[in-house]
Amino acid sequence: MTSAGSIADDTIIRIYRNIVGNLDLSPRVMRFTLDKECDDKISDETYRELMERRRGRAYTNGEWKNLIGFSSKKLETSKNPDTLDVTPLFLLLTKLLDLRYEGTARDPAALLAKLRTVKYLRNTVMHDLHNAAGSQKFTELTAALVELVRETGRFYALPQADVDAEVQELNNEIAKLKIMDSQSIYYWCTRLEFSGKQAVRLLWQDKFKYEKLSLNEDAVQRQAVFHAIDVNVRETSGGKIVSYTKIFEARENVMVVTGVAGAGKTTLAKNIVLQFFNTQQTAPDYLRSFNQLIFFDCRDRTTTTLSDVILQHYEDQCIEHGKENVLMALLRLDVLFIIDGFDEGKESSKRVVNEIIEKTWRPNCRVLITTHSHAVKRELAPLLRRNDVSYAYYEILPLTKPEDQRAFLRRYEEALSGDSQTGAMTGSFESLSEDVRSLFTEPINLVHFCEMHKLFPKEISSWRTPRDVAPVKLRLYKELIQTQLAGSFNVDVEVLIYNILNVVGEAALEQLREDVLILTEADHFVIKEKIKKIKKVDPAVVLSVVLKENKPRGLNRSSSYEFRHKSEQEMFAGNYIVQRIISSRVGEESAEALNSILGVPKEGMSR
Ligand SMILES: Nc1ncnc2c1ncn2[C@@H]1O[C@H](COP(=O)(O)OP(=O)(O)OP(=O)(O)O)[C@@H](O)[C@H]1O
Repeated sequence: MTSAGSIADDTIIRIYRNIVGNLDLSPRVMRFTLDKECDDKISDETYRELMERRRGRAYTNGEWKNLIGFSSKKLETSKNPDTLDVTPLFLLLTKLLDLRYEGTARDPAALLAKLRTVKYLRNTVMHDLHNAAGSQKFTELTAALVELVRETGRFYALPQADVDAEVQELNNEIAKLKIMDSQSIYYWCTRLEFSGKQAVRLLWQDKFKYEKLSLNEDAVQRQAVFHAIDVNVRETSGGKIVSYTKIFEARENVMVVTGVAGAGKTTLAKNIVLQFFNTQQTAPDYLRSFNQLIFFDCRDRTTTTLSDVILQHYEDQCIEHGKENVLMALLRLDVLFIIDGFDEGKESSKRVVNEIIEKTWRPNCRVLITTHSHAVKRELAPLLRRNDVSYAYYEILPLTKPEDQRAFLRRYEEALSGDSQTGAMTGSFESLSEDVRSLFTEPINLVHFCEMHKLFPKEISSWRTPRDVAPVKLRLYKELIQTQLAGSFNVDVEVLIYNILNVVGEAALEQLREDVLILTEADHFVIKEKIKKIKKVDPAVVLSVVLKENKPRGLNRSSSYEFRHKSEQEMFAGNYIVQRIISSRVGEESAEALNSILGVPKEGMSR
């Protein structure tokens, strides 16, 4: 009888053979072919220069990137094939064969077919553990490699003895694979391929599975409410609009996704993680080419090096093989790094991002970064430029189409009410005027709508203009502030919120009077100090609820702040005026009170 241990051992050795076969033997044989093809290569010439010489003219950088894709940087700097893996080798050989033999009597079709089989086998094995754990693919691979050597011999008319010697050497290497070398990088790759994905799934799946709404204890299944967003492809293609899944079709290894606060950057990142690790279904097509996924949240202040990130993801493997070895192995597999909230990171997380960018130069590694757009020019683009990395740039689009807003709300409604779903929330939204609906184009606002509907459904039906939204929103803000401050004080909450809203409202009114929408860092500081005086309340928490921060583009420039929407600024100001009037003495004095509240001269007031 076979023990459980030996089943695992058998699987491990099959994976090991497939890994060594595809990551070591295939590149070796392809380098043998490349060596014959590059008989005219000058030793200190790069492969790009060689191709340009054969072509008779240089490529523009755009042409080069389009032609070579992910491997473009590698092939424009490499002068020998030692560090080239199957993907860049395949690309290089196909392009070289095209350039040299197109329109000649020598037809490289048979050679190209053998190369294609080797590349296909690499991807089949490296992208799917099921194939890697089987023995069939290794048998197919060894046969394909022998055929590639023999076809190389035929195409370049090599002496039979040279070809036989090459086949013999290959067979010797294959024979060695009956025993695993536990000190080899391929062994660590094998362990990662075998159990890495499962370890990372356990780390993230439960953490990301549910999304908690901001106001109450309601939680919804993140994947059930996910709205498949569209993104605008910036710069590279002049504003084409595509589904988020197309982000991965970029020719660059690094993809940057931007969006305003609440546009859904983090939600997108977390949904990609969940889709990758979904046990119910195989990964969607756009993620099939990845074997491992690493998620790094820049707000995480405790993880300060890439080694820490690796340890967090693969604790057991790191204990067994050492962090550095696990990282080295990981970078050989087809890995997707997701870096979330770049703009919200501090120095330590920027260092981690830098390390990731430095180490992911191989074409098999890709990096997706989410950030507010203001951080791109100021910090991210310089960081990528220093590492000589180009990137594709996407921007999450607001949900302006009624059918998108409807579909978005319907998912939340279903998730929140389960079987008792009545369509009331979606219906209530649809009955609003276009003007009012136009306040809800960011996902965060649509989620606020759900919360308002849940708490104050009747008020919503009375909304006629965007201004009517304010009072209900004000109540929502009160609840939000209360939730954010929960537990941090031991006083009358009503009074506390009343005081906070008065400080915020006074500032809102002052800015409106001056016809100013943007608060400077100094204005922000003044409000902060006033809130601080109210009680032991964290003013940053309060202000993060009512204001949005615009981080500056230039270096050494301070942030500015604004209310999330002008109608909300008016709402806070209006509330302040009303509260002052209510609290002032009625009768003769009230007009004076009003003019002093509004900060205008008495003579400027008309009854
Ligand atoms: N695509 C989406 N599908 C469903 N809900 C979404 C989507 N995008 C965002 N949301 C909702 O909007 C809320 C805010 O989104 P998220 O935190 O992802 O925005 P963000 O762009 O990362 O914001 P910030 O820049 O402020 O961190 C989420 O908690 C979620 O409730």
